[in-house]
Amino acid sequence: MMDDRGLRLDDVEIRLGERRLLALNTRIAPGETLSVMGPSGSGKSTLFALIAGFLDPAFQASGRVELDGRDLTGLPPERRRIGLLFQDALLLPHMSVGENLLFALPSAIKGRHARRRAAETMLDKVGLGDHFARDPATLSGGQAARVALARTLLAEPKALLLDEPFSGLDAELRETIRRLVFGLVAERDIPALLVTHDREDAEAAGGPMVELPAAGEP
Ligand SMILES: Nc1ncnc2c1ncn2[C@@H]1O[C@H](COP(=O)(O)OP(=O)(O)OP(=O)(O)O)[C@@H](O)[C@H]1O
Repeated sequence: MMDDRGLRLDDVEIRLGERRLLALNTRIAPGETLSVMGPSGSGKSTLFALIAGFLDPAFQASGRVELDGRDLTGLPPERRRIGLLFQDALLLPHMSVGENLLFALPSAIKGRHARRRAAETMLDKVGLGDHFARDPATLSGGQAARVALARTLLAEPKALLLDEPFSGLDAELRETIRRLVFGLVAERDIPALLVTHDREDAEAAGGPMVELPAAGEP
């Protein structure tokens, strides 16, 4: 039997009153990144919200979103096992880097030492092995992006949604962080969806690409 792993968007359509915002029918295989490109207002963030489970009730959605064969419709965001990464690292400022990670660690991992080890191992993976005690306010943009990635992956998501996660970074750093993110998507063998304005980001993702029409176009 063909395995049903991956993220499936089955005749997904999002409308805003009379206007059809977007329609998608696709499957993202494990380890693959689908890039969704489109101008501002074309519905990228809305698609993201639909998949993650926080679509604004102003929109009407139809179709089916499935992750590893599980229908996500009706599941609250915290039960969808979807990891999110944004342009802003959104680290909690009153905690150390390590505490930010511990906060995201599943409660199934028990014991202070085991939890600390899990967080340190993940920090190591993103190249920040010795930064557990750092104050997030002192991190560079690239370091903050690495911590955000570590925090997202610690929750062991079964799919990743990437909302312009590279756009605040300068060219060289952008390249490094892209390589890190797409490398880990492949290593974890989970599907990812990247929404971006940037063709180079989409090309770096190495997967299929979808372009959304500008808002108001048919
Ligand atoms: N809560 C809302 N109620 C009504 N319309 C909305 C709401 N949120 C967004 N919209 C409209 O829906 C459309 C899609 O918005 P969305 O934010 O998904 O676009 P986007 O492609 O992510 O844009 P950007 O790249 O600027 O973030 C836009 O025309 C926007 O004005």
